[in-house]
Amino acid sequence: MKIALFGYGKMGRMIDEISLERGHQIVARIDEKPGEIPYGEMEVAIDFSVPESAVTNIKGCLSKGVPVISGTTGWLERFGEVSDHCEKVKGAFLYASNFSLGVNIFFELNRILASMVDKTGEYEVGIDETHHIHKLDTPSGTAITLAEGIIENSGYKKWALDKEGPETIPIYSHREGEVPGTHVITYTGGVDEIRISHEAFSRKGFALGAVVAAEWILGKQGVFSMKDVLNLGRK
Ligand SMILES: NC(=O)C1=CN([C@@H]2O[C@H](COP(=O)(O)OP(=O)(O)OC[C@H]3O[C@@H](n4cnc5c(N)ncnc54)[C@H](O)[C@@H]3O)[C@@H](O)[C@H]2O)C=CC1
Ligand SMILES: O=C(O)C1=N[C@H](C(=O)O)C[C@H](O)C1
Repeated sequence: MKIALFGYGKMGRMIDEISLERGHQIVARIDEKPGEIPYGEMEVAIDFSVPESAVTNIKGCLSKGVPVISGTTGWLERFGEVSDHCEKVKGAFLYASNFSLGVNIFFELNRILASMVDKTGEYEVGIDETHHIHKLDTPSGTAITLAEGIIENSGYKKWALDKEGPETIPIYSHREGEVPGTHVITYTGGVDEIRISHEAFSRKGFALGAVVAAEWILGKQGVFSMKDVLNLGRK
């Protein structure tokens, strides 16, 4: 598969390595100040860049008929615009706030736990996320997806950075050293506490998931998520 990388930072470099291990070819490594982009040479584009450039990069590829995998976080207020564009040009687009298999299992577990706990009315939820000091966006995209999963399965109505009120999920963001990504969901009650967590040991899981998604999207049309790629349904 001929892959173009948009964003050649920490993730772009890791995806490069894993793509080559899986027998793919990198036909473009596009970073800041892209210049001429060789759309004709690429079969699929993978964007792990910066919030300000993600929409331009994604729409540019879709307009040229190139399917796009996007992992960049911090631009999601424009998700509707991008998916409308994808439908309009009959393209293929997949976004995930987190591509790792473990986090996608964690997303499902979070939804089930939220709906069970909600029935008791005994616990208050909080989300903690810890990442490296270079991260540009707060809170993490993964924490937002987790909060959305709780909102869809409980009486919570929205999320906010820090504590706001009974219908708001507080997200506490921590930036420490080189932490690849840790997410903890805590339900605190009067007599006990329930906690689930996911800790990435490196960026390898994110990168592998993005390459698997790129392999999966070839030949497809539409707007997809990792749920379409991974078969995580319950029996
Ligand atoms: N969905 C997921 O599983 C994951 C998502 N991420 C997200 O991916 C993004 C990138 O993360 P990192 O690689 O750690 O950041 P990074 O800062 O190491 O790399 C970003 C790169 O984008 C480049 N860039 C700037 N303007 C650009 C443009 N116009 N076109 C293309 N590239 C441009 C920068 O020069 C930099 O090299 C972040 O938004 C991060 O939150 C990170 C890890 C996993
Ligand atoms: O910036 C990162 O590093 C990460 N970003 C993603 C996010 O915002 O959730 C995914 C992962 O946690 C690492």
